[in-house]
Amino acid sequence: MSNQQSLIIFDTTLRDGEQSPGASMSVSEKVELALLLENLGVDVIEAGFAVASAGDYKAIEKVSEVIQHTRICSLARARQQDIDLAIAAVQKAPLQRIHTFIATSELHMKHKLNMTQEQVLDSAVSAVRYARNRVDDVEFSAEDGGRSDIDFLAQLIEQVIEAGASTINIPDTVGYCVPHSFGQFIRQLMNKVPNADKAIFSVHCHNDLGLATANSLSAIENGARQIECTINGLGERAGNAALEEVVMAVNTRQDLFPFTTGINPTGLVNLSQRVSEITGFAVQPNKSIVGKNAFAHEAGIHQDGILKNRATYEIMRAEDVGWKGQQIVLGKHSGRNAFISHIKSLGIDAEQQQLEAAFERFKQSADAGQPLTDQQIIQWFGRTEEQLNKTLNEPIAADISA
Ligand SMILES: CC(=O)SCCNC(=O)CCNC(=O)[C@H](O)C(C)(C)COP(=O)(O)OP(=O)(O)OC[C@H]1O[C@@H](n2cnc3c(N)ncnc32)[C@H](O)[C@@H]1OP(=O)(O)O
Ligand SMILES: CC(C)C(=O)C(=O)O
Repeated sequence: MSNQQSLIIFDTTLRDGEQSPGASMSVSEKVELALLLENLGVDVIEAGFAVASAGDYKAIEKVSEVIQHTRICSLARARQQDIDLAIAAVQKAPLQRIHTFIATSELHMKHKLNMTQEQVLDSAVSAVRYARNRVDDVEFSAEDGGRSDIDFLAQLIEQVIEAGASTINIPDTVGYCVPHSFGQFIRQLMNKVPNADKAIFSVHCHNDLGLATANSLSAIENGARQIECTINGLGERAGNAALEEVVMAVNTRQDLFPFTTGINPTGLVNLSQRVSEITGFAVQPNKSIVGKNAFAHEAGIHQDGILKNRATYEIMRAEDVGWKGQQIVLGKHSGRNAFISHIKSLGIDAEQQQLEAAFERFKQSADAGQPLTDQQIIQWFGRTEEQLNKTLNEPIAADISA
């Protein structure tokens, strides 16, 4: 766990993801997703918050029975009753973690918890010690950490590490932080905690300003070695850092983030689609990595570049994240090269003049907003589907995977 060259991917789709209004999952759905997450290679699955409901408890228990190689975690407030339930729920998991938390910002301590700094510090330390006396792996989160006083936070963290926490998570609970200063905050905090080297520092970023992934990456640059995230960025309010974004940013920019993760990215699209089907939360077409347009090209200049060399407009390979291949979609922005290449891919060998005429006709239809099918196009050339022996797409989209 303490290999500084690897990043720990902590998935909380089943806990924070489920806190998204309307995203509740049944026990069997959680088990199915947990199996997919294990297969994907995440290091920790936060399966739920045991005290939340009988159903959540049952789901954590069931996930703990089924998952053999991934650490299973339950959230717990800094209260013995929560921790006892969390421990009972993960009891059957071969690898267990208890994740206890309490808020550390002035705002939350004063107006939500009605507690002083001293009381919060005592609760945090007692909770960690209580949990650590019962399980080997305890994570502590300082809720609203990103808006907490850094000196108080450092003092508290020093003591919770002393009490046995081996992971210290600093959440940007309300998505208020911005990348540069959040990264600096993590670095300064680690420098202020004398026993920081005894724990893995982690972040859990929310997306209220659309910065959850950027903040997570900035934290990695500044010492964080665990990232808490969810599939599709599902989560409370605007969601959490999206697992697929964090992992692919690290994989794609190894020059900046020279770390490994255990994730097999070819499982990302399938998992994203299952999460979407189960929760009913559609994935927006332009969502990075897993949106249906993430590897689709309609613009002629881009299509021309892609056909000549994929690297011109693609920083990752669609196949590497689980798509069949990238798509050239023919539409009003397409150019001759993509159109003609598509005609040729259908098996049509025509004179240049005929191709030009077909291109003009295609462009007019596309401009008029009349979607064309391959069937129509092959008719222009006097061919039938049977003659070409091809399965034709509708609307026109060419899968040009290698
Ligand atoms: C930032 C996060 O995502 S934190 C996780 C948030 N997730 C959830 O809240 C989902 C699950 N929650 C629930 O099912 C319920 O809120 C429960 C079971 C946890 C608690 O339910 P209730 O006992 O009815 O309390 P309620 O939710 O109304 O209030 C929360 C209580 O916990 C206290 N509390 C909040 N956080 C903590 C903490 N980390 N440690 C100790 N106490 C805490 C609050 O001060 C409040 O105490 P009070 O009742 O003495 O005023
Ligand atoms: C409990 C913590 C990790 C959390 O979900 C948050 O602060 O957003």
